[in-house]
Amino acid sequence: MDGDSHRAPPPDPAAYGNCFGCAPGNVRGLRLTFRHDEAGRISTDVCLGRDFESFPGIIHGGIVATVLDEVLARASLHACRLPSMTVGLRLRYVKATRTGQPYVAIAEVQSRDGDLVRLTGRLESATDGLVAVADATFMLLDPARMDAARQGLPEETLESFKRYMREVT
Ligand SMILES: CC(C)(COP(=O)(O)OP(=O)(O)OC[C@H]1O[C@@H](n2cnc3c(N)ncnc32)[C@H](O)[C@@H]1OP(=O)(O)O)[C@@H](O)C(=O)NCCC(=O)NCCSC(=O)Cc1ccccc1
Repeated sequence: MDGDSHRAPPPDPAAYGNCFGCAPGNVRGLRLTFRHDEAGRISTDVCLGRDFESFPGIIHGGIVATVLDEVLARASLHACRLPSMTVGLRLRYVKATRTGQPYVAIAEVQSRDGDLVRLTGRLESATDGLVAVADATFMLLDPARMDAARQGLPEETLESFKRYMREVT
């Protein structure tokens, strides 16, 4: 990944576990960091190199989806103060996302209906304008649902959720 300016490590890196999107210790991950504005929008700067290509010079669509999923997850957490999981994600790839170019991904909550949170996100740059837009549904994980979500998963998952909550809310 190119560009390091937005990668200040969080106070407790362990809180992010090994998350592909945001864990500072995952050297193969995106190591995204986030900021928020007064309106509750969350954004992250991203500039990806050729390891993330599909066609030469073009970022793989799955990676674009990952960047948006990650910023959407953070927007849900920031607004609702509960961890959540993606249960729906729809993308429109408007233009190719290019390697070595700086972009910003921005997400915001549109509505909440019980445990379901609807959000929108976009990826854009000063030179290319809008390159991708996302509509997403996240499900908030109360303790019971968290238990359901981690069925069959290692014990460390719950601990990781707890650390993550402490760190990012
Ligand atoms: C545990 C749960 C989320 C929910 O299971 P349960 O508790 O059994 O709940 P149930 O399925 O019963 O649904 C309840 C109600 O909700 C409804 N409904 C559901 N979906 C939709 C919809 N799309 N649209 C509309 N409605 C929907 C459903 O019909 C039902 O309605 P009903 O009550 O019948 O009227 C399970 O689906 C799961 O594990 N999914 C895998 C998730 C996963 O792996 N995600 C990827 C990893 S996370 C990630 O990467 C992001 C991240 C990054 C970084 C950091 C943090 C996060």
